[in-house]
Amino acid sequence: MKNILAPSILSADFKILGEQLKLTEEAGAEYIHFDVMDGMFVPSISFGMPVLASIKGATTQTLDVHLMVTEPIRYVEEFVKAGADIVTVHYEACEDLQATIDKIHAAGAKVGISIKPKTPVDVLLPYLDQAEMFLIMSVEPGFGGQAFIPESLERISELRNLLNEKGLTTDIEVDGGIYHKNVAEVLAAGANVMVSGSGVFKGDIKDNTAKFMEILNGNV
Ligand SMILES: O=C(CO)[C@@H](O)[C@H](O)COP(=O)(O)O
Ligand SMILES: [Fe+2]
Repeated sequence: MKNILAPSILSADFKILGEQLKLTEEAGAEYIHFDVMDGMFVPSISFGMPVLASIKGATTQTLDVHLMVTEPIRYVEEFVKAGADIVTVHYEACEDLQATIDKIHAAGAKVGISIKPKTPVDVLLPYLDQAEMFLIMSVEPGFGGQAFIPESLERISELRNLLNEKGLTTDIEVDGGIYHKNVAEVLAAGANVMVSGSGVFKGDIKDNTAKFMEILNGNV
């Protein structure tokens, strides 16, 4: 499993988004995390397919699309067409998660399955061998800049153990409140894909990204 940084553009400056993506790419961030909020599954509304399609042309980074959307099955094909490489849906948002997983795979993208902080990890048991990534939310979804919920560390370890028991090396992504100061413990708990919005885009983007990469590459 590779350790990967996924900067969340929710905290980026949209008038110079292309330049900011380049800075993260040059400093080693392999993914771009794209938070879609529908105003129903979460209180906020963010951005959708046209913005994704425009980002697709601006970077070669993997587009990691986090759908905080009720019944995301309705939009899977459109997001893949707009450039999504990974489509992550919420367990809590899908009436038929199996059909949603199948639709993402049929559209040609990788599947991510996410759970909110209060959802028990074992709801994922029936799906362990069906996703390329699991996303443990370490804040309540809906906004950037929130504080990391410490209990998330145990949840990450629990999921990593469940995957290990099945001989699976699936990616575990963690999202919310990740900064230089706590990323090492998130890594040690068993996650390997780190989302960070404020930790990357607030301040010097290139330095912030480079410092994350040093920690993720084990050089600190
Ligand atoms: O999905 C979400 C929030 O719902 C995230 O991707 C945030 O955008 C992460 O932001 P920071 O906590 O790193 O500022
Ligand atoms: Fe996210």
